[in-house]
This record gives sequence, structure tokens and C-alpha cells, in this order.
Amino acid sequence: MEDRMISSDSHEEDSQIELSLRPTTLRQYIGQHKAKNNLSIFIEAAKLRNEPLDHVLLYGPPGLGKTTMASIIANEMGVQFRTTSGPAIERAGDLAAILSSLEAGDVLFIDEIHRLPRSVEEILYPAMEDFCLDIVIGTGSSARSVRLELPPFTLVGATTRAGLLTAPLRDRFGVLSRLEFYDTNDLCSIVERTSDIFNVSISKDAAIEIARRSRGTPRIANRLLKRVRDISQVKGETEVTVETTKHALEMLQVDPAGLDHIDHKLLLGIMDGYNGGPVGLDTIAATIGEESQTIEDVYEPFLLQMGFIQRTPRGRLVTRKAYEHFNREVPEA
Ligand SMILES: Nc1ncnc2c1ncn2[C@@H]1O[C@H](COP(=O)(O)OP(=O)(O)OP(=O)(O)O)[C@@H](O)[C@H]1O
Ligand SMILES: [Mg+2]
Repeated sequence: MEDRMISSDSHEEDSQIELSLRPTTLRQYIGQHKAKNNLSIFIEAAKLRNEPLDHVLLYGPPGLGKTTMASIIANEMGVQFRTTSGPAIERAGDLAAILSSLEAGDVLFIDEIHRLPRSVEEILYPAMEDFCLDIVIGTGSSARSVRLELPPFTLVGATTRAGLLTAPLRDRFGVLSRLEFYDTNDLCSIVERTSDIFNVSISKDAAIEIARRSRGTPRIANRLLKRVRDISQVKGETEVTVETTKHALEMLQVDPAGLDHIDHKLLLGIMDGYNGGPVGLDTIAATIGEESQTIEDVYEPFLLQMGFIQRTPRGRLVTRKAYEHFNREVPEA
């Protein structure tokens, strides 16, 4: 994947800063009203019954706050937060070891849960359903299966697309919660909250400008703010102004709708190479040199949400709105 300023990937983030930006309670968690309201009721009910919370699946595009929400769930339940990820668990024994070290009520967070190997996933079924582990001891004719009791726990899974999960796994989650792109208001509040944490003052207009160009994604809003702050500080400003913000975002090649050079490459690639489409995902991926999976998980959701592209049975289609965004004539059908 090409490096991009507005990538919603988290790998290069300074983990210490990242941690300080994470809200720790539902109250501090901005936006996502539907998910938040539902979860707060389920959490309250579970606490009243003195039971662990039902298993929760959080899904939605990268950078919308799934990991943050998972840690808030543990915090609100007043239990330990244990984390791992699908690709990190290679063998059934790895997961068995994690599960058997849990304490009653703990939240076990499995990020990228759709990437769990199948053999590992099968261990999860009885663990989620009956809080037990079926393990096979020995080999050949002396092999026997033993059942181990586990303390009741809550599994919180995160994935960019719920459709990537196998049906038996998906069915074992009691709560399915979809995180949506944030609106400009909520993103603006996030930018202001982050500025406070950074001890940087920012004008309302500047915060709105960053919010508008953040592709509905808090992680991108925070990242753009950091770069804009750098430029503002170098200019010796005491408050981040909207002029500096616009100038900085232009330098960073983030356009007024929040699109960057990869979005441009994708949209212009379909316009120029395929007369606006429809064109198959794999074809366009090969044309612009990105992986189909990355386009589908990372770039496309926002372009779909904004109405710049459409998914049709025959492939991706660039819309009139996209042509207008680039000040181009819409081609005749
Ligand atoms: N509702 C929110 N309010 C304030 N800040 C938020 C909110 N949601 C996310 N953030 C911030 O955005 C950043 C990204 O969030 P997080 O890491 O939870 O996303 P994610 O959905 O887990 O992403 P990925 O799919 O890449 O793992 C965090 O640093 C967090 O501080
Ligand atoms: Mg995450």
C-alpha cells in the first residue's frame, strides 16, 4: 500500500500519544450515538445482573474507534482489558493459553477477528457459547479430549467488514455494533478535544476545516491536526488559523472534500481508462497498483458514502458528483 497522509492505518502512530488521545469512558466518546446508546444499556443491564456483558462485534472502516470502544467497554464494566489480534494467533494452543488465563468478567479483545485461522476459530465456538475449552491430549490411539471450564468472559471482536466473518462465528455474538463515519460536527469536537490535550489553541473555522477534510474518520482528523499544528507553530502563530490550515492541507495534498492523491488516482483512473466505468474491482486495482482488498476496505467505503462511486453488479461506476468534483464534463452513456 502506498504511503498516504490520510491513511487510516495506525502503524506509524506514536503509541504514547495515541493512548493519551483515546477517550476512556462512553461519555468522552464523541459521536456514534446509536452504538453508544445501545452499549450503555447493555452494559448497565449486565452490571445490574452481575453478569459479564454479552459478546460484542464492532465493525466498520479503519480508524473509526473500534479499539477505543473495546477498551471503553472494559473500563465501563470495571474489568480487565486483554487484547490480541487474529493474525497474532497462529495455533489453537495460543488461543487456549489466552482463554485459560482470563479472570471472571474480563474483556478479551480480538482485533481483525476475520483473520483468525479456521482451526483457531473452532476453539472459540464452545468458549463463547458454554465457557469451556475442548482440548485434545496425546496423539493417535491414546488421544483423548478433555473439557476445561473457563471463567465467564466477554469477547469483543473488531473487523473492518462483518461480511468477512464466517456465519458460525458471527452468530455467536450477542451484540453487533456498526460504527459509522462521523459527521463534521462530531469531528470538529474531536479536533477541539485533541487540541486541548496537545495544549494548542485553534480557531473554530480551522477546526471545522480539518473536520471537513478528515473523511469522516477520527484517526485522520487527529493526524491532520498534528501536521497543521506543526506548520502553524513554525509560522509562530499563537492560534491555528483557518488560512494556515487550508494552506497546510493543500501542501499535504488533501483536497477540500478530504480526498488525497490515491482517491484521485482511483477516480481519475476509472474516468480516463474506462470512461467512468463500470469496471471490475480487480481490473481497477491492477490499473492503479493497489490491492483489491485495500481498495475495498480502506478507500472505497468513504467514496461510496460520499457518492463519488457506485457499486453495480458489473463493477464500479464513477458518479456525476465525482465528475463535478473534478470540474469535468460527464461523458455520454
Ligand atoms: N469517538 C471518538 N472520540 C474521540 N476520539 C476518537 C473517537 N473514536 C476514535 N477516536 C480517536 O481516533 C483514533 C483511532 O481510533 P481507534 O484506534 O479506536 O480506531 P479503530 O477503529 O480501532 O481503527 P482500526 O480499524 O485501524 O484498528 C484513536 O486515537 C482515538 O483517540
Ligand atoms: Mg483498532
